[in-house]
Amino acid sequence: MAPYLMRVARRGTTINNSALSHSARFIPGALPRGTPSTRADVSGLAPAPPLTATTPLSSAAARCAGRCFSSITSTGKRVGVIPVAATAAVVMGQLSNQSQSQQQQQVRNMASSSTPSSSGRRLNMNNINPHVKAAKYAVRGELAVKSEEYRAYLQGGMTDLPFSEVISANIGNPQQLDQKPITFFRQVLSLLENPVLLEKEDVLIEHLGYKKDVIERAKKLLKVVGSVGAYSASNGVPAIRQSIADFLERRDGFPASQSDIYLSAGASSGVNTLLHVVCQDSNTGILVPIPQYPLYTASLAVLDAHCVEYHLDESKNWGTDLEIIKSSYEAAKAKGIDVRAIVIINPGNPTGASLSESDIRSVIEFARQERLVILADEVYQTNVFIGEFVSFKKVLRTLQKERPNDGFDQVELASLHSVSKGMVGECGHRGGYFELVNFDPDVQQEIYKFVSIMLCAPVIGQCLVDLMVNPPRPGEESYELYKKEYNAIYDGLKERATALHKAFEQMEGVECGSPQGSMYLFPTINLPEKAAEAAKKEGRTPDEFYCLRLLEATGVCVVPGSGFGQREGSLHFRTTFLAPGTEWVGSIVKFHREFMEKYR
Ligand SMILES: Cc1ncc(COP(=O)(O)O)c(C=O)c1O
Repeated sequence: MAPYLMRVARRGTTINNSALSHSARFIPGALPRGTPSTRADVSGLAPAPPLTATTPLSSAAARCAGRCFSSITSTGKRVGVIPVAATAAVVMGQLSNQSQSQQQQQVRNMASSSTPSSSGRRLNMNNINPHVKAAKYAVRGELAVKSEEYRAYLQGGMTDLPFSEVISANIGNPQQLDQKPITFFRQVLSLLENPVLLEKEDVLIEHLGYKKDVIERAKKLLKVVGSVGAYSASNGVPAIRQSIADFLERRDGFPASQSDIYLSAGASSGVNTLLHVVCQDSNTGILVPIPQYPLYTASLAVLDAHCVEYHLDESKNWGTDLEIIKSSYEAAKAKGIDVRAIVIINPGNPTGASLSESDIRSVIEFARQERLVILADEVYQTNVFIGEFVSFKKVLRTLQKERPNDGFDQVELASLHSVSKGMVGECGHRGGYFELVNFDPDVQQEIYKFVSIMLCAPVIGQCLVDLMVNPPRPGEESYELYKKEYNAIYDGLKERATALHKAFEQMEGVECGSPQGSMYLFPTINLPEKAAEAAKKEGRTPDEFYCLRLLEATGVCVVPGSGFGQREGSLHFRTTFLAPGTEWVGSIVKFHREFMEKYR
């Protein structure tokens, strides 16, 4: 089918024809006969040997050697098997040494041939969309699956593991760990969910400690939302978009328009929307920082577009180096890739690094010269310990003002924010938004259409966005408590980051820059040669091997650096610093010492 191309005058953005037509561009084929049907096959890993219904996990774990995909109930019984193929995609994702373009080619080859299915079901691993199979998402990969099994096993009362608790340091999920929801937010949400409570204001105030401003805020939101159980406008409740625009204006000192704001189900759905529209076909390339949050590589894999990697500079505490970006860009261009956007994660995940204003200026200048759309992922904008957060919008508008005739008004910027991170930490509520700056109105119409296909972002999440951008102000009744809770969360995160960093500093072969922001540390680990050999025997990368042994020994779940991308020859892991207490940090230190001794 010939692609329908819609060239947008002046800005040079060509948008995805499938997003325009509502039809899927890609028709999946099937694997050629003899092609390994699961990533486990490719990697040479066999499925876990069958366990008996009562096999305890400790012995199972030894037998499975980290490849245990069984489901274990709260009573510690194995009840089924998570299909190897499903988890194996993740396994292989972490193991593969192929470049992304080699993998993409392999997937295209798989897609272009077809083999009839021999199974009774219409769908099997050989005929579903191969781009979905190609996507990797280590943050919720094999180690996370295994850690959940351990958790269920412990909850079932079993005591034969070397740890009594699982610490999920693999994902920035604040309330799964210790972070308490901010009272003001939850009180307002409770009234939105159950407006009948507003008929008993005296009970709310006298018995439940609700303040009057909570009640007022709930009433105000209900007035504009109607019911949180109803769909809203596709791009979000207009009054909430106005609230966000006001916040952006206060934050950046430049006007913002509610018509350029799109509420989303977390930032992830915003990224999904934007990438769908930006990616025209499989020749599209998007510059993505490495290491990165794997949402970007995974989404580009699903869209069958090129991820053009640019490395962050670890020697400069993971700084963004324009020369490196330029050389990646030129190399991709030389291969004929249509590079049309650059992703910046600021502050970074997994690195925590914030871009300085001058770095942001350089990136915008480069985007102007090369006509690149900027996708600024700013979900960690309040998680900053070193330096300060400066938004791309503010710098872009400043450049437009300083140099009005230099074409900055043609630089397209989409910036994203979310209720998931920061001191809000309400990732389960799936609230977020993106703002479009300097986009062609026709393209914006298509973006509107795209979001409308999913109807709207969760309305309760939209309300939470409103509360995040418009929290209690000084003088309002809820302000003191809000500020106290907010500061306690911020200080707690900083303290934990510092304590963890201090522990890393004591560990042999571990190097880690000072905590800068976001929710993670991303230390380098220099492992002995023998550990690398042992990893190879298991068909694993050394960082994956290390993280797996750490989980098995301590119950602490972290993510191998290979899940985020790392320079060849370097090894890392990512851990959040959200978990409370110091015991788990001590257990990492002890494990590391023993690991180094064992493989020295
Ligand atoms: C950099 C970055 N962007 C986006 C997201 C997705 O956040 P949300 O929960 O808002 O979808 C995350 C989640 O960890 C993230 O780290």
